[in-house]
Amino acid sequence: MIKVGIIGGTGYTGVELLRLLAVHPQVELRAITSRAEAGKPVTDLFPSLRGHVDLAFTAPDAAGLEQCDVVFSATPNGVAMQQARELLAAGVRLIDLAADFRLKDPTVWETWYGVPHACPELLEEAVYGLPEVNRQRISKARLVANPGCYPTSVQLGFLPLVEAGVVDSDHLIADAKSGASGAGRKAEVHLLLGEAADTMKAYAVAGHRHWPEIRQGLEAATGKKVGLTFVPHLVPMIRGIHATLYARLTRDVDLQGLYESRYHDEPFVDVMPAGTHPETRSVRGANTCRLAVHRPQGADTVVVLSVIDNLTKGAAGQAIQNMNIMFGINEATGLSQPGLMP
Ligand SMILES: NC(=O)C1=CN([C@@H]2O[C@H](COP(=O)(O)OP(=O)(O)OC[C@H]3O[C@@H](n4cnc5c(N)ncnc54)[C@H](OP(=O)(O)O)[C@@H]3O)[C@@H](O)[C@H]2O)C=CC1
Ligand SMILES: CC(=O)N[C@@H](CCC(=O)OP(=O)(O)O)C(=O)O
Repeated sequence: MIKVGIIGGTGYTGVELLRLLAVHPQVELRAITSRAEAGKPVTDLFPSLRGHVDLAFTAPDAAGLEQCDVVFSATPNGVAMQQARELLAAGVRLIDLAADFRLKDPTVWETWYGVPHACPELLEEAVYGLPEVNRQRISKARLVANPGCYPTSVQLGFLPLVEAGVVDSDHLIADAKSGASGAGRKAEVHLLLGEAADTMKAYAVAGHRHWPEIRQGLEAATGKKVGLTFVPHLVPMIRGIHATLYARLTRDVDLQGLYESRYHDEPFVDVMPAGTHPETRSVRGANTCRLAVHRPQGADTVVVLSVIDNLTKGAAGQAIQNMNIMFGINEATGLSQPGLMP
């Protein structure tokens, strides 16, 4: 059994990790931390886990995390980098759901996250945890940087096009919509029912911190600079991301064949039939990215539709997929749930 600890067990990605890990056949949950709820049974906060999780929250420094085989850090940006050295030195493997180890350049990190990086020497070693790109490196990693939610949906959507070099990669456009759980469980005015329901708006148009992360991934795939316009929106739903991606074709290509062959062996990327329209509820609670590719009016613009659940393939599910790869077990173990419709 893999001994697992979770730092940040009261947040939305924390409870999603618990939902999935509680029924994972090869996992023993050892510790779940919270500073605010230390001492309280997990099921007091999350009755959905009654009968599945028999632990109480523990303060992070009393949780015995160094006894675990792997720790998931489901904490705000900037927390995991304070603890990474110590955990790795104790022989624990670390999967960070935040952004601390995603960007390779510490100056880019500081520009977008506003604080100097606490352990830049680990950035080189950290493996970006997008299995569809880095599976081999993840299998040997001590430290995995789990991708952001928008970057997962946008990169999986664009990768077949930029890898094949069939689009103008100077002018990629990603128009993405997220449900409110993408912002986490903390109390914020713009997430109140009266502010976020029955309305929709774009935000961070001038620059969102996922922009450098997406560019870094696409540039690694193409080996050259990529031009990207990325516009996120908050929409009145709880879970889900819908990314609509646009690129100009530079060559005629069988788009459906390209996507089907790129993702043929991928357990968690589903290429839908040509001309279809995936919807977020089809992946709700599932570790799946569902894609469809279009070429409207047969013109030279390709439109890719990419949907994920931000908490599952966009965070906790993908983190567990990474854990499965790191520990050499079937990658799909514990992750076979279909989406929850309606
Ligand atoms: N929500 C989403 O869809 C996605 C989130 N992410 C990333 O995953 C991480 C977690 O997100 P999410 O679950 O939404 O966040 P939440 O705000 O919902 O939860 C954060 C958790 O971290 C704990 N925490 C906060 N500060 C500290 C600290 N200094 N030390 C230890 N624990 C701390 C909190 O509990 P307590 O204060 O009691 O300790 C809480 O359990 C974030 O970095 C987020 O950016 C990534 C992809 C998608
Ligand atoms: C709707 C909403 O607010 N979404 C969040 C996504 C945050 C996230 O999950 O990303 P990181 O892991 O990189 O912090 C946002 O735009 O900030």
